[in-house]
Amino acid sequence: MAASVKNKKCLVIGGCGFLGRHLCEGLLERGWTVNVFDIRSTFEDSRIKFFIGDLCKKEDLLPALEGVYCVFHCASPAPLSNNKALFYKVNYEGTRNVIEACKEAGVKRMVLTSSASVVYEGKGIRNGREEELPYAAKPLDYYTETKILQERTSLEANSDDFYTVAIRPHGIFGPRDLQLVPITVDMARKGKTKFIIGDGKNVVDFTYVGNVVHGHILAAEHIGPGSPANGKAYHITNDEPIFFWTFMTRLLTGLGYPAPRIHLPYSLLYVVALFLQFVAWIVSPLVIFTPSLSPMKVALAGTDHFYNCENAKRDLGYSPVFTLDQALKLTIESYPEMRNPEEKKGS
Ligand SMILES: NC(=O)C1=CN([C@@H]2O[C@H](COP(=O)(O)OP(=O)(O)OC[C@H]3O[C@@H](n4cnc5c(N)ncnc54)[C@H](O)[C@@H]3O)[C@@H](O)[C@H]2O)C=CC1
Ligand SMILES: CC(C)CCC[C@@H](C)[C@H]1CC[C@H]2C3=C(CC[C@]12C)[C@@]1(C)CCC(=O)[C@@H](C)[C@@H]1CC3
Repeated sequence: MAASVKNKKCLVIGGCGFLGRHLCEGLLERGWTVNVFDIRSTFEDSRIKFFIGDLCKKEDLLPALEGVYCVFHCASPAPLSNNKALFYKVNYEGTRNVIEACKEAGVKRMVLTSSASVVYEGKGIRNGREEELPYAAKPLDYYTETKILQERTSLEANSDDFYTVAIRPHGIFGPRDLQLVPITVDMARKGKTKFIIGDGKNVVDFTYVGNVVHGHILAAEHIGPGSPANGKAYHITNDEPIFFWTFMTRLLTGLGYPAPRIHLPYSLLYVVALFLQFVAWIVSPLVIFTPSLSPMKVALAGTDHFYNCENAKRDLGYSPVFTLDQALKLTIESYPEMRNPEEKKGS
């Protein structure tokens, strides 16, 4: 049964990010008192108390944790940045620090934003259930490797004195997204979205940010004494698996760019991505460069990866609030600056 949280205070670690800011807005709407902890400042809101600091430093965290009922930990370095040292420092060591600081401050609940990628290693996943999918034995990138460590550490910390739960979203998109839409538009403006990787029939989940927020808040309201959610991980999706390239086509054409149409062999692209990764590793002592074509991106664009969220429906009372049609419309409308400038000239 969901606990009453009217006027309960929470701390959103990573609250100045894409998901974090939407989470703050959702929590405020639900009557929570919201503190934000982040290493940077990206917005102002008179209803929120902001604490600027590094989650790797306990002395920075402790003042932000005073009187907090629940921590939402959704901080991470940018998933596609490929900075191994930073990923380990923030996602693994930093999360251990968050847990220690929570316990020292007497905080009783933590909702971790994990990732569906923790079980993904480039092989197809179709309607994957949490209890059937082990952590990836060979993660495709450092981000995934450290998200596994982060989730495992967080769930192992669960106890009757400190309830934890992990939310595994997949492919979050929506207004103010910093990755999916901007990267896709950047590729389109460089003429790199003519191509379809593979046969174009791989089925995936994309999750609207409003649904991810809803899942997080339900998780916070449900963990506690005797809850089946304590110490568990939950897939939170839009519950509408879609062909990856249909989603990309709808996003691109919705923003005035042409649809991808030339098929390229998946295995060829994957080998090219592996070669580029090897070259980047060889030259890394001299120069750091991150190839735009990575094995992870190629695998995500060319294989099935969609997940079952029945457990979240059963234990958290989750169901998507926004459909994919509504989500794509809201997202496309929120990015006038991302529209194809050539489209206006042609109209
Ligand atoms: N964007 C996506 O498609 C998905 C994201 N996720 C997870 O959702 C969470 C949020 O992701 P986004 O909002 O997309 O990322 P984001 O980069 O927009 O937000 C992350 C926030 O964490 C903060 N942060 C990073 N290092 C910090 C540190 N040392 N101390 C304090 N704050 C720090 C950043 O300043 C940023 O504001 C992450 O944990 C990510 O792994 C999971 C699945 C999909
Ligand atoms: C036309 C182009 C091939 C489009 C490229 C789109 C990509 C930039 C995105 C498609 C799937 C996205 C994705 C993530 C980042 C952006 C994409 C690769 C994540 C890796 C972000 C972090 C996570 O936790 C994963 C679950 C996401 C998986 C999907």
